[in-house]
Amino acid sequence: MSLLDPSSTAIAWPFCKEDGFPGRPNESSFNCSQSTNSTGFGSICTWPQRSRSFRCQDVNEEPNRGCQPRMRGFTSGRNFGSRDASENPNTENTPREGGFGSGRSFGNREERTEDAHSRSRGFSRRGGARGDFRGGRGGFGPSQYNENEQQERGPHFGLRRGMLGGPTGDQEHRGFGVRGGYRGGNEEVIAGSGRSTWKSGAMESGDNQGPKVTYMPPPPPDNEEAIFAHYQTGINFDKYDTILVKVSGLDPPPAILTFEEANLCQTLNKNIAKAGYSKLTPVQKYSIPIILAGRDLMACAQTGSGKTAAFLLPILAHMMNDGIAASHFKEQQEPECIIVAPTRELINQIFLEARKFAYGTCIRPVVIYGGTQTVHSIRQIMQGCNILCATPGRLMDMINKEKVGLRKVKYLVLDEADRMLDMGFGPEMKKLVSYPGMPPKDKRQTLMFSATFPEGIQRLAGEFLKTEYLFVVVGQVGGACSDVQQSILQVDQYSKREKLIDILLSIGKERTMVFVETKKKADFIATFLCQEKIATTSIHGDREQREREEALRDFRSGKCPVLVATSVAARGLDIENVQHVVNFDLPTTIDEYVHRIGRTGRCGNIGKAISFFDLKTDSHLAEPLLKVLSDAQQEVPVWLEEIAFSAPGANFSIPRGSIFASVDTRKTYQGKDGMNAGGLNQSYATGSADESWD
Ligand SMILES: Nc1ncnc2c1ncn2[C@@H]1O[C@H](COP(=O)(O)OP(=O)(O)OP(=O)(O)O)[C@@H](O)[C@H]1O
Repeated sequence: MSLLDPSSTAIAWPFCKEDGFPGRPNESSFNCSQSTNSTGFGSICTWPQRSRSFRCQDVNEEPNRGCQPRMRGFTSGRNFGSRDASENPNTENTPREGGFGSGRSFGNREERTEDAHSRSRGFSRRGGARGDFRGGRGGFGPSQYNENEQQERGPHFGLRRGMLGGPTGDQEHRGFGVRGGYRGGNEEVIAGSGRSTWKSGAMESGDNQGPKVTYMPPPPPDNEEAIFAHYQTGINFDKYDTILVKVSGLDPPPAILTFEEANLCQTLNKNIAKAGYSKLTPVQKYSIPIILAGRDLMACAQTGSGKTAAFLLPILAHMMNDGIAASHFKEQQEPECIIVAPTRELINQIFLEARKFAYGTCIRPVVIYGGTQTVHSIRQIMQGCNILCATPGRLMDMINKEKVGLRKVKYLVLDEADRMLDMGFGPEMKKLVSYPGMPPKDKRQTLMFSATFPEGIQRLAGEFLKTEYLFVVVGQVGGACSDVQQSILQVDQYSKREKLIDILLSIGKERTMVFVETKKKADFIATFLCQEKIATTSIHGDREQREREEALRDFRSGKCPVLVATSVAARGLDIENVQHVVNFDLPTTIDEYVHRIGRTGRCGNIGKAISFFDLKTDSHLAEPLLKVLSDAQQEVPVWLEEIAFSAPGANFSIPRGSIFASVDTRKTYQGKDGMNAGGLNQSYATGSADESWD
């Protein structure tokens, strides 16, 4: 549901307090429902009836600071919150960044980012942990609601929970604490690590206490036109040819230059043509033959450069060559390929790509992900499954329920592999590969793709891959796409909203993603923009899955040209015509920055990314930002250089613009870059090296 949808009746104002609290908004001072109607934007901001549910303690345990500005904020349009608060140093942290202050200010690590949430979940106890996690923030008890109650409450219930309930704490909505505990993060449900059995889906499925998830995603359109709908490659698509590619590992097969060289079957070739692909991207040129040769692969290529097809096409080709049998209805399915990705939207996108390329074959891809009815996932699987696209929690749930057997897995793909192997999902992935029935690594092909691959994660990844795996680097590990014009603006937290409005007004109706740090802030900023008459929707982990999907639809269709998002939307999402990314808050890591700005400038198209750099909170990013900017040949502000160079321990030993500052971390290859002894390393440039990114 978009925030501007007239059918939307309740919007979250999670920042006010219960009855009697001095900061509680009164309904006369908060009546944006009327004001928005009068502006023709529908009833977007109706104050919820149960105002006693608002508790600002949940936000930061600093009620006075938490509530004051919020109230002001919602009555004063653009100025809400910020002006008044800025004059009062004591309220510094609260209202400014959208009225609730940043996670930094609150000092609550779990609150700080959704990413952090998911990590916490990853290591937390199952069941209790989910509730506890949320409860830790809001002090919630177990759910009061069952599925029926949930349904009775109708669609707005979900919205209220997503938008108002959840972590902000609603005593009356305590049940959300439990659900939110597993749904509130930016990613899929993950079970606590350290348990020998998988029960991650129990809560989702309603096997245990807690409300069931009832959402059944609508089936995607299945007419040929919809299946093959695609956007045009951009003017810089041919520039891909100039990017240096490096392959390390023993005996890599030579790259291919055209689709024809891949010798794919006719149906696949037809599908490739219908998808509008006429030329390979560099990651495809190198990865396709490697996968076709049966090798394990870790591939790192910049955002939007076609990594999905780079693994899907050769896997499908293998399956076709092997004469794969059509998969029929069975209680337990044994897919030949499992693809995992960290977010629901991303895995759904991968599934749609798989469906496109498998069109007209007997290969049946299936997608399952959290936030949807478990029975729906089971039904999808039972109808037949060759390629299972899944988020980790739902996957493990299905395995645990014996709906998915692993015996026949030949291909295991970790998309956004660095994310899949970090603290959040790493333990789950380890369990997946050691789960009874899963073929050991020498009996399956394991493929990992991402735009970023921190060295520590590379080492971990080695445990999942055969020792002689190949490592393909297109451009630089973790490099930003040079088709994104990056600007860094020094903006303090008090001026961010005003700056954002200026930018959005100057942008007009061009599609823009605005990234913020927390789920609450996403709601707040989205609402703020709606009040400013900018058609906006939001996506984050506290929204119902239905709402998340609707938000994406509204954004894709242009109904809401602005999407406010947390890091849940940072990775992988491929949305046509996203011309701008605004980092309202910079992420904590440079890798996240690279993924976020990669939502624009995809597939040879150009895009712009503007990031607000707050001297107080973002200085630690100065040095890595400087490197990312200069490597992508972007203008570096002098002030940023100064901060970067003055940072304690600043290290600029790596020359700016150097290629392959970080590559294959395997000891065997360290220090031997450029050597080609025994075929250990090969450096390739698909165009002249002089034209490279360097
Ligand atoms: N060879 C090609 N020709 C034309 N379009 C392509 C080609 N390869 C991929 N694309 C399109 O480019 C877009 C980006 O591809 P994809 O989503 O696979 O990028 P990615 O490298 O996985 O990005 P990210 O790192 O953000 O996940 C998609 O719309 C895809 O259909």
